[in-house]
Parts: sequence; structure tokens; C-alpha cells
Amino acid sequence: MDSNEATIDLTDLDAVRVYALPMHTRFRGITVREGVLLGGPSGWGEFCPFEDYSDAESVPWLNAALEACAGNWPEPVREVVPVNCTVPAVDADRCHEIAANSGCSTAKVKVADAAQTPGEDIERVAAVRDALGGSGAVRVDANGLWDVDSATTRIRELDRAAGGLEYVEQPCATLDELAAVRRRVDVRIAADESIRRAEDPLRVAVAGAADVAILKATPLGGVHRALRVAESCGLPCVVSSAVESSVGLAAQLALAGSLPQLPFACGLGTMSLLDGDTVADSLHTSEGHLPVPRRAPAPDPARVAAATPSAATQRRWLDRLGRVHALL
Ligand SMILES: O=C(O)CCC(=O)c1ccccc1C(=O)O
Ligand SMILES: [Mg+2]
Repeated sequence: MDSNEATIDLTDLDAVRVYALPMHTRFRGITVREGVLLGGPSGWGEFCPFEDYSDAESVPWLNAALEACAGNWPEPVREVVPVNCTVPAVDADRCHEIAANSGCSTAKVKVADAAQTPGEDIERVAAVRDALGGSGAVRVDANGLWDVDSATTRIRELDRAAGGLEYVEQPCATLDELAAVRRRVDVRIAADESIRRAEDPLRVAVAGAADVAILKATPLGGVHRALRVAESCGLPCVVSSAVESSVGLAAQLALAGSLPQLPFACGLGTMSLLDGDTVADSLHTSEGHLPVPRRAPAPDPARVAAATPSAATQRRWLDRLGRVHALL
């Protein structure tokens, strides 16, 4: 067990609250974000593995929640972090609007989605560049959907359309493919799923396959664990959200606040994807930045009540929580 790993019996928690929040736009195939808020001796944590995660794969998500509610976070080295705006799979005009109104100088555009053709992705990326101006940074995320040849072609086109891409996140599914693409294009490669869904994120050899590591405290088992992944991977790191409510997002910000170096904007501006929140003081991006909290904000009873799903959905989450806890 990790020296910093927090464990607590579920019956010793002060509160367990299931929430379901609608999303403004479909993202990663989902239209409602669900999870459980856990109240414990040191505050609040959020357990919110996506639907397609097995119980075994959800263990780190629970460790992250328990670290927040029954453990501790490291001392931060910065008070605020720069964040990107996330541009989902929407048309070019809407992409322009999102980037222009975000207050962020960095934008991350989701590409390779089944909803858009390569030509549309080119228009979307060009629209985002237009909205940010020449001093902004445009990155794209393909979520592993291209093969090596299409990645090579698409990255070159998108790099041209963007007037320079900052990096491309997970162009292909495997590390070997990332390494092959990286040898063929001039754009930096960032590894996301290759790290957080690896058998052992502490041992995955990303350094030859990528230039940037995307870290998510929530699926990596918490802030301390993710910091160790940062150390072991030997790459510059970007912290990116799993679209948590503000309770879970606080843990991600604690990670971004405590990384020794933070050379790029983080992908933590995702509250704008959710319609509502579990807390009153939402962690919404302001002027391209988010604060680094010392603890997660406490849920607001009225908001949690408004976000409480059907008895069947609550049951499903409580069962899942129990099963995953039994695997710790
Ligand atoms: O990085 C961002 O801007 C937002 C977070 C994001 O894209 C994301 C959110 C949930 C699940 C996967 C991903 C991803 O980076 O692939
Ligand atoms: Mg990604």
C-alpha cells in the first residue's frame, strides 16, 4: 500500500451522496455525469468512474476520493493554474464562440469524433485559432481514434490549419503507434489514455513515445500517486480533468498546484461542460485560470438535493461503491 493511501470503512463515512448532473453537450459519449460524494474526517471526495470502467479499473478512482475525504494533499507550490478551454465535438461556429468567450489563451479541440469529418475538424481548428489570435495555443485530442497513417496525415493538416499546434493528445491507441507517429510529424505528442489506463502507470515507458504526459489525479489513484507518476515518467506534465463536479475537480487542482513544474495550461476548465454543480462556489475558469484549493469545497445541500437521481440510480452507485471498496 502507498504510504499516503487513505482507507476508511464505508460505514465510517459521515456522508454518501449520489449525484447526476446533465451536460451541456455530449462529451465522451455521455450526456449525464454521475458519481458519489463521500464525506469523511478530512473533507469531501468524489467517486465517479465512467460507466465503461470495470470495478477493478475503478479502484484508483476510489483511492482518489478516499485520499480527499480521509487523507491529505501535498502542500501546493502555486496558488493558481492556467487552464485551457475544452472545445467538444460541435460545429466550427460554436467552436469559435466557445474559444472566444472562454477567457483562456489555450484551447483544446476534440478531433476525430465520429460526428465530424476530417474537413470539418480542419474548419473547427481554424475557427479556434481565429478566436484565440496568434498568441494563443491550440492543442487537439484524438482520444486514440486514428491509426498511424491517418494520424500522420491529419496532424499535418490540422497543424497547418491551426498555424501551429501546441501538441496532439493521444493520436493513436497504443504506445508503439504514438512512437511511430512521433517520428513522422513535427508536432509534440501527448500521452493520456496510454498512462491512465496502463496496467501500471508508474512503470509505463512513455518517454520514447511522447513529449508530454497527461495526468489525471482521479483515475490515477489520487494526488500523491499522480505526483509519483509525474516523477517516474520523466516528461513535462499537464493535469486534465475527468469532468468531475467541483468536489472532484478540487483534487485535480491540488495536483496541478503541487507539480514542481507546470509548463503548459491544464485541461481543468471542464465545469463549463456541466449544467449545474454539487457545490455553491463552483470552480469555474476566470480569466483563463483556476485557484488551487487546500480542500475540496463542501457540497451545497440544496444543489445536491436538486442533483439527486432516481432510487434505482442511487442503488446502482451504492452497489458499485461497495463492490469497488471490497477490492481495496
Ligand atoms: O483536457 C481537457 O480539456 C478536458 C478533459 C478531457 O478532455 C477528458 C475528460 C474526460 C475524459 C477524457 C478526457 C480526455 O482528455 O481525453
Ligand atoms: Mg485526452
